[in-house]
Amino acid sequence: MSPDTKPILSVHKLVKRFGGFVALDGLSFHAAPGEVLGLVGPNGSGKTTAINVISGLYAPDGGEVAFDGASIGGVASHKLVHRGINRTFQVPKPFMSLTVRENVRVALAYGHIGGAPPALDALLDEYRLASVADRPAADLNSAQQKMLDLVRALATRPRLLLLDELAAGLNPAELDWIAERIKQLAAGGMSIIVVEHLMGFIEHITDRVIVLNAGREIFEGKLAAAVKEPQVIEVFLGGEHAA
Ligand SMILES: Nc1ncnc2c1ncn2[C@@H]1O[C@H](COP(=O)(O)OP(=O)(O)OP(=O)(O)O)[C@@H](O)[C@H]1O
Repeated sequence: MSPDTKPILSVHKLVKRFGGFVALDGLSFHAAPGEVLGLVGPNGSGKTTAINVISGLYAPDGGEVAFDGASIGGVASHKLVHRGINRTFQVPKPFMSLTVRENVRVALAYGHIGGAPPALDALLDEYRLASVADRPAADLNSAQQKMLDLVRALATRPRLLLLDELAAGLNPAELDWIAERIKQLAAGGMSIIVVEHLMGFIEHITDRVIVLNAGREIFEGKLAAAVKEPQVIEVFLGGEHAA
């Protein structure tokens, strides 16, 4: 982020507990408009929990989340959608009995207040769902369900988009294609946070990564630099590769 770019999202000393277990233990980071930021780390390091707190699914137990200069910690998801934050899920949850088109129509009606809504057919076309537009969501394969989940989020016109393992299960050609789409969205000014295990994909699309371990950031910077950090190697690759 250049010094004159104000972050659209600031996370400061965020804490989330589940009973006695501390899933986020003072996590801090920021994201700028137009930036693709990767959240990476081993299983259970708190990546999805961070997305769940930022998107309003969980209230934080401590710390601050600020979006566009306003504190949003504990604000419900549906209100955050209106303010311009939306997300996808590891396991998409469309309205299964509604058609693809109907699912997107609901999201269009529900979206961020302000700005012209995107054209439904153009969105379906762009994300390769036009041929299944009138089929129930339940009929879609897993890659198509992921695209519907993404389109549903995009239909609400987010300024901050949180992608939770969108790439998992996509084939190499689909990965290249969706990587280009994500980069184009960011080039249009959207801030995008990507949780992903596929490091090639992360390297290709992100400007920066935050590496998490046990609910804390242990590295912030380029992925190429992260993979040379002994602490990152230790936690991320299981220790046996550490110098
Ligand atoms: N609702 C919940 N109730 C209890 N524990 C939870 C809950 N959600 C997450 N956790 C725990 O918090 C920790 C962090 O989970 P989280 O899903 O955020 O990790 P992650 O980094 O996204 O992992 P993965 O890469 O496997 O998706 C894990 O130990 C998980 O079991």
